[in-house]
Amino acid sequence: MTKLLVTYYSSYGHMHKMAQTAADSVSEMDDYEVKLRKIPELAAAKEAMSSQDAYLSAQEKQSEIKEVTLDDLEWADGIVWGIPTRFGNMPAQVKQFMDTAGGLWSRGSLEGKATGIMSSSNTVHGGQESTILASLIPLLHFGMIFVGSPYSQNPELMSDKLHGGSPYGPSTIAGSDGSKTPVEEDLSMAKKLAVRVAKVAAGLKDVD
Ligand SMILES: Cc1cc2nc3c(=O)[nH]c(=O)nc-3n(C[C@H](O)[C@H](O)[C@H](O)COP(=O)(O)O)c2cc1C
Repeated sequence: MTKLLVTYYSSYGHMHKMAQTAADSVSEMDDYEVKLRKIPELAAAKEAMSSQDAYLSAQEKQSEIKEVTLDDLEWADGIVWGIPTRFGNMPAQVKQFMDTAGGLWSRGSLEGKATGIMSSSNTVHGGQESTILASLIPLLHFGMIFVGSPYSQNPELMSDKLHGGSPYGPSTIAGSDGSKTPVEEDLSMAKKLAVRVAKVAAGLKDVD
């Protein structure tokens, strides 16, 4: 049994939708076990956004999803991350969680695990690609093996329609007011990344 963790942070539900779709796609496959986990909210962010209906509604929809722990990272053979853009980089929530993984880093516990990253931003050029690339840096420090979204498996990358996604990984455009939801192309790429990370994880199990 190969174990896949899909973990994400989502203020307004876009990454939640992409992560849920990614997790469901591998849940349907034989010989794979999947966990979907959210990255804990920070108290300051919760307070700052507590008057926003869109935030409160998105948090309510995620209330049944368990928070990720370091044990979940250790449990997994492969990890898919859902990381929305904050000024072209990862949110503090994700950085804070990754920064608690020093013990796993020092023991090499994450080395050799497959990993892929999904993202979202409000605008088309608001930093989806830079967020994925910047988020890869700590994952490489952990010794993880990066899995992207190649052109041959993702014809969406050559489409002229407006949607997210790059060879670095799936993404979605939330819109300047956050009201757009992930489109079919975004969800399709999310599914394929999760399947690819899961399959690479299965093949890498004995690699250091
Ligand atoms: C502090 C902050 C910084 C943000 N920075 C950017 C940005 O640089 N570019 C952009 O397009 N969107 C930016 N956004 C919008 C978020 O990326 C967007 O709300 C998020 O991708 C939606 O995903 P979610 O619904 O899963 O939270 C920012 C949002 C916040 C709260």
